[in-house]
Amino acid sequence: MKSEELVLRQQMSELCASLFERGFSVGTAGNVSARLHDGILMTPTNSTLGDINPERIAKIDLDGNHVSGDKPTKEVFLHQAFYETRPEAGAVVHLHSTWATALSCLEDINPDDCIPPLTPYVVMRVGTVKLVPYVKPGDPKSGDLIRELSGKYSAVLLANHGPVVSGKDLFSAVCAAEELEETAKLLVALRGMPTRTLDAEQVAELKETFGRI
Ligand SMILES: O=C(O)[C@@H](O)C(=O)COP(=O)(O)O
Ligand SMILES: [Zn+2]
Repeated sequence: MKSEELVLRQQMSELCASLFERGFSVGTAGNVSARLHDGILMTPTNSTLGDINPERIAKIDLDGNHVSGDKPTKEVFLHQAFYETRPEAGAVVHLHSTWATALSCLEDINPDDCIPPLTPYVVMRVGTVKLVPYVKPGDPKSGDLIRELSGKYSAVLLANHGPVVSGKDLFSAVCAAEELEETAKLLVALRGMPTRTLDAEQVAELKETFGRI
């Protein structure tokens, strides 16, 4: 096995454990993937992010065949669709983190902008977040729904399910998933209070300074 893959397997195990230990994932909820030059590493289905054995992480090849490790997450289609539509994406993180999942269940959420620009950092790290209609976990239709977005969003909320966040690499995707969760918490805390968001000019300035998410 090439050292690129060994390093990524170890990093995935450590970052998943960190997410679990800090309560971003409980039980066997959530899944994480990272792109290699010859395929994609994915956390195994029904595994706890708190205890991912680097050697048992699933690998699929560029054609989507399972080539090593345990059986991949049932959300393989969801992850693949992010990589297909976002060539810059090096990793994808799906969580059931409490506050983002709470937002995903609200009836009056704006489906085109689930996480308004409350702070600069959420604009810089997450960008605009789209609501993706509900399908059952593991449904291949989740891949179709992501492909329909044509790579426009680095992060989405799966309705009544939870967030999915991509990043240029694994560390960035994990940080963005954490930022989304913390902003979702702020949004719920501020519900019902008159709230000032960043205006269009301020958001444009951030995008110009820090680039496309
Ligand atoms: O919600 C689900 O069932 C999945 O989206 C999930 O989070 C865990 O599934 P596996 O990765 O297949 O364990
Ligand atoms: Zn899930």
